[in-house]
Amino acid sequence: MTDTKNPGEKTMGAGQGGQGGKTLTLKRPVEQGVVRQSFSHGRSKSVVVEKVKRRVVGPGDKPEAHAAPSSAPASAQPAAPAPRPASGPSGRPLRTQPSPHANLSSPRPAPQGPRPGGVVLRSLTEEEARARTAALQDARIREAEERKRAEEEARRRAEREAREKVEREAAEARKREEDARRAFDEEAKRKSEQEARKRFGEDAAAAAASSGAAARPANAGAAPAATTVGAPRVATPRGPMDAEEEERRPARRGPGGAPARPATPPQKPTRPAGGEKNRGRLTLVTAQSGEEERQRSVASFRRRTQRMSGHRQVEAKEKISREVVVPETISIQELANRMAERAVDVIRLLMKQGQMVKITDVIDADTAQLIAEELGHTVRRVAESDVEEGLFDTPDAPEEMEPRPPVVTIMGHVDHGKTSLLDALRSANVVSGEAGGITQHIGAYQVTSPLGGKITFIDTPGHAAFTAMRARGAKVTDIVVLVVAADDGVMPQTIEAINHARAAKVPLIVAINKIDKPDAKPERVRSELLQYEVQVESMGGETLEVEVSAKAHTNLDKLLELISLQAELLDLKANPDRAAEGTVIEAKLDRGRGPVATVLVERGTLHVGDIVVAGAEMGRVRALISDKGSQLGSAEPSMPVEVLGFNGTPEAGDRLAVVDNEARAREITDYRKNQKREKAAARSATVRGSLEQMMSQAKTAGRKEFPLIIKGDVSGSVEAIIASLEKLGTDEVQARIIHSGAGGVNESDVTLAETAGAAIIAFNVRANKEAREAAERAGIEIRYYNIIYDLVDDVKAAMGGLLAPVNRETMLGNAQIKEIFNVSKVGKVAGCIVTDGTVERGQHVRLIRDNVVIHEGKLATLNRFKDAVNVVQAGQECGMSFENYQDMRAGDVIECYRVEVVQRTL
Ligand SMILES: Nc1nc2c(ncn2[C@@H]2O[C@H](COP(=O)(O)OP(=O)(O)OP(=O)(O)O)[C@@H](O)[C@H]2O)c(=O)[nH]1
Repeated sequence: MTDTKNPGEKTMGAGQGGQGGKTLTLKRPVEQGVVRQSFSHGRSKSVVVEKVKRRVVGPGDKPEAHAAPSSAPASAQPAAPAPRPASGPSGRPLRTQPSPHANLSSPRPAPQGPRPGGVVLRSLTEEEARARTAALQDARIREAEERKRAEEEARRRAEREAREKVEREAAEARKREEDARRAFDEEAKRKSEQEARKRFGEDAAAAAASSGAAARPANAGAAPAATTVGAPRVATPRGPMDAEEEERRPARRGPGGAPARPATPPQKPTRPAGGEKNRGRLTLVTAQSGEEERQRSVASFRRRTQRMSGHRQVEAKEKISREVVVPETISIQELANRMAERAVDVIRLLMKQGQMVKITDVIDADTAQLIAEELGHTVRRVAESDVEEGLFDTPDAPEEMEPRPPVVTIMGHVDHGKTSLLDALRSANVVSGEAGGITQHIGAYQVTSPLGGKITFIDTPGHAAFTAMRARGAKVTDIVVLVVAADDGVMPQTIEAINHARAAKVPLIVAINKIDKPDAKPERVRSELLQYEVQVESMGGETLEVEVSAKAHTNLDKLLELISLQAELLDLKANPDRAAEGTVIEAKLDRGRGPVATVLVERGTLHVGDIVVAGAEMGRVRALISDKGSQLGSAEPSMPVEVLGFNGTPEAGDRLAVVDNEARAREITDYRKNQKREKAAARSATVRGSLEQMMSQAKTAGRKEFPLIIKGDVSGSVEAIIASLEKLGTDEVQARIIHSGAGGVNESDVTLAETAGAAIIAFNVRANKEAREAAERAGIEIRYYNIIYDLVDDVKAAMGGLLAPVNRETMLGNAQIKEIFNVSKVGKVAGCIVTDGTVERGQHVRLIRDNVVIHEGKLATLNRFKDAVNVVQAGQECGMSFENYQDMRAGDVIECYRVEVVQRTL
């Protein structure tokens, strides 16, 4: 009874002339299919379903609508199953109305007449008709529901089949992949074991060969798995999480689902013997692609090999032994740098030894040596002074040298006109058209030579300053101009100046000054100089000379020309393209600008922003100011400039150097400060210890010291004061300068004075309020001066007070003993005659016998003719008795003298 034709296809039965001669068969339109019923717990069952198409007649349908079914002969109709009595709306069974179910499963009974429907309808009562209509509607709804249900069922079945197919394929793919993975794991394990054996030197060649051979089949085996699993992976609508879940929990899959994995849990891949690291997270990609997994492993293996060989290189690097220069103290950072090690490693080592340090901490040389040796380096210990190594006087290549202006110092005897000459040269130069005009006193200045080029003059005349600078290692002067007054000739300080210049191997130019004076005798000066081995040109020598008048501005240009000529002979050169070096000519503490140092650049070029060191002070150059008062960006060799930016005031004569960084600057200044402190401590320390020291102590035991603190406006003047005061010293008393410096008197000066019992001398500076109050409290006197001579005189007087007073004898007269008398109650009395001078009562006497002093004492009584008198003149006779002395004899000479206690001065 099944029909494979489409429901819409019609087959006509025979005898239907009107239908084109086609065979007329009576077939029910049947739909047939297999429905898979699902039950709980995953059970399912296939059921064959047939569906018979039903004719639906609505209440509004015309009788013609029934024509087609009614055209089928009634005889051909199979026996329909007995119609189920239909229930009317009232619940009462309908008599002739076939049930809607009957309509579905079998055709309705054929009508008897040509319009059977009409007949039936006509025979129906109204109530029956209504019931019928309702039944028909009911049947239609049910039919629609049925159809829908069948369609739904078919769709679900198709989906399920598709899913089952996909699952089946996926399961197969997984199985293949699982096999491939297991094979690969086995391979990896074997490989790593071989690798481990190879690493430990066991049969390296054999292991390598087998490893290579083993890797190839693994690759080949994995390839098809990867290709087959590609398609289902795309088609499967599951998310990666599902797959992952599935991978992790295969046992949880229900029996209804296709078992994707074997019932037994998959064998866990064993780890390789070599302790191989985790080979990454299991993701969908890694789970499904054995190839990717394999590639990653190979890559990671390569990386690991590289890492291992890299470590070996690092180890080799660490073994580079360096010679580490270790000063007396060094910071952790610096030590690490010098060893080319990490500072953390140094800190770790120190921590192991129980020392908690920071990177900036400073350790001593012993500790530094321990660390360096621990890290496999050798150590070269150097003295602290080595921090200055390479700071100055590093040689320059000859081709880098360029001509530079000469630096000139003027020397001569007091009042021979040094200052006047300097002023004259400067002002004349300004008048002669120097751009800028106003010059300021910065301790040095430049003038333009008539021959072109510049000449630098150091404006601190006097050989004392010159020598003070030389004593500090500064050799700034190229040429010395020796000023000799034509009216005065060579004087002691002229000779000193000649000696100083000669010691410094600096050529002289003699300037015979004051030639405007009527009593000027320049020729005498020339010949006097010969005595001191200074042979001027006009006397056939080599020393340049010029007659000048500072007052009348005579021959000043000639002097400048001579200087230029001398400079040419000297061939003065310096490399301007290097870090600057120079010398501090003057330094002071300026109220507004802070510490200001006049620096003469000797080599290189000093720039604004450079980090400089001078003496125990450092700083970053904030500004450079020329002698004309203009701001400069840089200063070239032989140029005097005021340098602003120092942290403290350096001292005149300090050498200045530009350093690379602040750390280096600090290292140098710290070292120098230490040195300074040590020197000061050594100066004030009491001498003790060795025998020699004890002897020298005994020698100087009687020497008195006059402690002083000297503060001045500029370091040059302070130095001058110190030099003058040191000259005042004698074997008995000596000025001891506890502290000196440029700047005002501050509280710390007062504290120092209090502890040392020193006096404070302020030259051209004042004490601040705190210092004044502190001095008042401590009872310290601060003496202010603005003239050096007054200062020196006062100190001289004060120091004189420390000298022990002396007894000065004044001879009064002599007497000769003629006779000795014994007087009761008085004792022996000498009868004398005063031979010269006078004899006075109460004065000192000496008893001289045969030119030998046998007694010194005082006269007890002096009488003349029994009367006591005060004075006895020469030629008169008198009686004398001595205090506590009786052994006089006739013929002895009595010397009478007066003793005065006199306070000595220096
Ligand atoms: N007639 C005359 N007098 C001069 C000349 N040069 C300097 N004087 C005078 O000499 C005196 C001393 O001059 P200074 O320039 O102070 O001499 P100085 O060598 O610097 O003296 P100190 O600073 O004390 O060492 C002053 O009174 C000047 O006026 C000159 O060329 N002719």
